[in-house]
Amino acid sequence: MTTYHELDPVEAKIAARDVSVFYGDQQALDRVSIDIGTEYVTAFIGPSGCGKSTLLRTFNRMNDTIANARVEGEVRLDGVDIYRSDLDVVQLRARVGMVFQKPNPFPKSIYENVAYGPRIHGLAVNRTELDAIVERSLRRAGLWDEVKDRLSDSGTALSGGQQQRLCIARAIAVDPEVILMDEPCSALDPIATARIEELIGELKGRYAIVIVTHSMQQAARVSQRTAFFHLGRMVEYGKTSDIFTNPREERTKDYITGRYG
Ligand SMILES: Nc1ncnc2c1ncn2[C@@H]1O[C@H](COP(=O)(O)OP(=O)(O)OP(=O)(O)O)[C@@H](O)[C@H]1O
Repeated sequence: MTTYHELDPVEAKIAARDVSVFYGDQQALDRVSIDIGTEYVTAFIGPSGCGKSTLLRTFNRMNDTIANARVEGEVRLDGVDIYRSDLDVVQLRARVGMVFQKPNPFPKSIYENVAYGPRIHGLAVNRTELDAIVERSLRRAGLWDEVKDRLSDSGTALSGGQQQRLCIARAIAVDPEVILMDEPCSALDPIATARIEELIGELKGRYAIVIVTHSMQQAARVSQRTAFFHLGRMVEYGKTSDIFTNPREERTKDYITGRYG
């Protein structure tokens, strides 16, 4: 059975159709179809192992980096099949950036962490332009005021929450259209988490944002669309308020009322 739920008519930034993912013989995702719009933050929720991160990784071909992973179906970005053999994956990952569970700044200066991407993608013609991109990205990530006087310090010397905002600045610096966040707050304390959630609110609308989270409270706070997954299937997808207050499916209801997960 294909679970495909029409959204309100929105322009799909990412359109996934009948996406299945296998790790060797094991099927992790079963024919998932979903539209991701830029207007919303979309949350993926569901019990551990249901395939949330696997689906997220199909959106910028991070599955390519996993030796035994195989993707079936179709993922389109602005209508273009991202699994086309002639597609530039480096370019794709600049357009569809990713922020991971554990902050992973490069062991380089704060400045270099942000400047690296724009430099390799040729987004700045001189140092002045590069400086401007670094400043703008750090400002958008809500980190500029905290680091502007120590841009040459190592990115790894920052607090966990600051490191995660640095990783968001790094993603933003290459001018992405989509930002994928895989449990971005799971290694952070409540104050750093609140700061990231606030930031997600500020970035909403400028970028299509998809967040995988184990926290239903977080999904309810930051997202306008929620998809609930169970055993590799997308069970339900809709407005976050509907999913949490009036789910259509019994399995969604069971999950959000804490019956399993
Ligand atoms: N690199 C991998 N190699 C083999 N199997 C994998 C790999 N990554 C994930 N899987 C399997 O695929 C299934 C889905 O995993 P995935 O990480 O996508 O789920 P998830 O919903 O994000 O889980 P969690 O909430 O625990 O992070 C699981 O059964 C998992 O064991």
